[in-house]
Amino acid sequence: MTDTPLIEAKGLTRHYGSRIGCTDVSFDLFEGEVLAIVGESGSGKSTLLKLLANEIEPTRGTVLYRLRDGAVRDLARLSEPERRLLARTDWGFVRQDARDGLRMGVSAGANVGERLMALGGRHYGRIRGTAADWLGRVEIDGGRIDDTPKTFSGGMRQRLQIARNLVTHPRLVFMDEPTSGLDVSVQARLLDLIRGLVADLGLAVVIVTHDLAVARLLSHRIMVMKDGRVVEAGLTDQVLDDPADAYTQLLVSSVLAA
Ligand SMILES: Nc1ncnc2c1ncn2[C@@H]1O[C@H](COP(=O)(O)OP(=O)(O)OP(=O)(O)O)[C@@H](O)[C@H]1O
Repeated sequence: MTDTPLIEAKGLTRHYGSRIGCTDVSFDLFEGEVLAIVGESGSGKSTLLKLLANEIEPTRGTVLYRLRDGAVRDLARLSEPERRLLARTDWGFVRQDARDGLRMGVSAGANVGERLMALGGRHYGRIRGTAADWLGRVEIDGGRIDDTPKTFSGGMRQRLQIARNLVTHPRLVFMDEPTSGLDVSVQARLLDLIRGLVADLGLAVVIVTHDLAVARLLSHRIMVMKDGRVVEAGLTDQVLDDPADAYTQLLVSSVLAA
């Protein structure tokens, strides 16, 4: 552990032509910390996540990232190979739609093993063994290892995405609405699994969700966004139990009333 943040976002702003994606977002994220970004549709959550994951470029502002060797780098100044290596080794990205995060036409085992091969793994037996182990960790029956995700339920697909992302032991995982669109009971099981793995592996996570219950269950800290801006940020329990901002109050009370 170190006092230097893993991520330091400063004045992050992204415009899409004349439309504002997000404006002037600054925060630190430390190793092992889970940060939830919440807010209504169109508030800029996904834009912010893509900026942090270096998938789109900021109009203004910077993201500093601390590498494993302790060096702090501006993401905008990484070379393309450095960027790719980071995405493969240090980061994971669990997408809302599993079809964007998995290869639907190849087996579950290959979906997990592929990430190891990308890191230079060549021993087929060992890769398959590790993939089988990870399928077990995300509660997918080992008998399904040769099946493609096309034959999986929504919950299984999300669990497979998680295995694919975590097999390389990233330090930071981005999650974009990982449980939305699933049945409530399936959601609860998935959240439980995510919570366990995040704690076991000491992962830092930035999770985008419109569901305050998900934020409550998983995150240490929360940022509430509205119209591209952060209107409130702090410890999750504190913000949700005693929101200071009028919009957060509305958000919290609308959930309680639902
Ligand atoms: N590729 C794009 N081109 C133009 N405008 C965009 C693009 N992506 C996002 N926006 C705009 O940026 C703003 C923020 O969108 P964003 O998708 O980040 O919000 P969100 O909070 O993630 O919404 P949702 O919960 O519906 O996914 C919106 O006004 C949206 O229309």
